[in-house]
Amino acid sequence: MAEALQQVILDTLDAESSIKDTRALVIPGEKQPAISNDAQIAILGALNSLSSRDMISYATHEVISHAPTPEGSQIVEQGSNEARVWAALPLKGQGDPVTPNQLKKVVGDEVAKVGQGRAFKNGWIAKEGDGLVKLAPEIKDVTRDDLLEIKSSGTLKSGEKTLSDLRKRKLIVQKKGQWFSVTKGPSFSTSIAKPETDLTVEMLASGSWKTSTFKKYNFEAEGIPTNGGALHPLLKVREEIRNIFLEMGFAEMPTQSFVESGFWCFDALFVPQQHPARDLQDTFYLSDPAISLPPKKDYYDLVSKVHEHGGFGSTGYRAPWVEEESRKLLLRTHTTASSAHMLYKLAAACRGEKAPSDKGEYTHGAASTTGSYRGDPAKDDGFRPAKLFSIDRVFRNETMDATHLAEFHQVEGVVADRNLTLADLIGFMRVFFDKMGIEQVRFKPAYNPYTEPSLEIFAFHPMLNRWVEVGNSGMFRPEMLEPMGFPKDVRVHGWGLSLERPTMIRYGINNIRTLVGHKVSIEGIENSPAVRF
Ligand SMILES: N[C@@H](Cc1ccccc1)C(=O)O
Repeated sequence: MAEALQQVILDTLDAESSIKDTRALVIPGEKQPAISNDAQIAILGALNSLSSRDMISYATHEVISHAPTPEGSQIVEQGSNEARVWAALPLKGQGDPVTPNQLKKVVGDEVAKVGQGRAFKNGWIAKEGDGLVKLAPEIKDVTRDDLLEIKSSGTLKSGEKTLSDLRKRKLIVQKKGQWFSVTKGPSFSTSIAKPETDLTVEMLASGSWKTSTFKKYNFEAEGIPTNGGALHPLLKVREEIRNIFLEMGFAEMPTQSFVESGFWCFDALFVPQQHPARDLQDTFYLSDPAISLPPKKDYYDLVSKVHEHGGFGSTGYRAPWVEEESRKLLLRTHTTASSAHMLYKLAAACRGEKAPSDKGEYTHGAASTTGSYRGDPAKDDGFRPAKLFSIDRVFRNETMDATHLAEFHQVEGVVADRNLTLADLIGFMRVFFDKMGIEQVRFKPAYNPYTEPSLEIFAFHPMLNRWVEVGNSGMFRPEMLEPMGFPKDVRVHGWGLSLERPTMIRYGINNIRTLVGHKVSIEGIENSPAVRF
């Protein structure tokens, strides 16, 4: 077929010296000229093959053509709705009128509904008693005739108005099409000699290579795409942020426990037991098992006491403490739950327990939990400064929309040292965000139950030309740190941001579902460029 088509093109060129419009060609095996898009695509294949051998050259022309929709095609086959209604009725005076219900049974609900209106309007049918009869003994089904003409020619001679009418009725669609004009090329001939693809020993020996034609190299051909794994954009951005933390001397905290207790997610952080964040509407609670093992008693007692009655210079919340609330298992709502675990470990030596060794404690990097004390050894209270970070998943019972999911990733940095100030926190964040390529940041006072003071972080978004919130931060409260055993002069500050927000900004994505979930395009993931901050 492909060769027969090439032959038709060559023969036509030979007879007429050029082909002005390939839509006039008749493809072998067809009766009609090659008007349809599919036919022109087949012709294009033949033209490419011939032009690669310089036998012809061609130019491409674009046209807008029309084709029936599935509904339109049905009308081509069965007639328009109004014609089908008309056909189902007896001629006035020649039989019993058909009731609307009978009509529905014959032609179907949809056809009866749509067709009646038009048939009335055309004056084809009329009411008689409770039923319907046809007035006209003959009709001309214009819609069907028009669709037939469009199907075979791609357009209508009667013009644009009817075309746009049919488009509005969703009976036809517009399609972009192509056709071609063809002229002879430098190697034109009416016989298709199959070009040689290889130079063989035999050709050299017989000398036939001198007269053979060889297939040209196709330098435009693309190689076969290679299959391979690809990192998700979130993982690429995570790696970049991880590198920023590591080069700033932070160690990565282990964060594999998605399930936490109310105690570690909230109580240890001095989040009141009545806080709305702990509500069912905001937090996913586990049903099986629903209750965690108890935390260490001495620490638990200190935490419950500071909540209910105060201590460490605080008046506490003065609200009843409910152990059950503390023991509930839940999906962690923030990675600060992991930070609380790590800070409690960091304070071990201050409590007179054995300090954890750096070995195996961190996923990446090392923190100075076990370094020696640089001051007067007699005053060593066991505290060692630490810079810690984590990037992992958290869960919130959110209504999902274009920018919110029930699970996302948090990036969190925590710094513990003696006598840190708010200026140190701001300084750290400025360096951190600067390394992420966010040069302009602003801070706004905010409220967190576990930090005082707290700051929201805003970054200037040059594309959106406005300030957007990028994170939250603060200095952890003594009500949280002192029950853990930290000396009074130790300050711990932290900041958190989502991983999704910078990733979406970086990749110019404005719907989170493009990035996460079942609507993600694998191809989009594979083709997403690398990120360098
Ligand atoms: N946990 C906070 C972020 C944060 C971390 C550390 C200190 C202060 C705030 C959040 O979920 O938004």
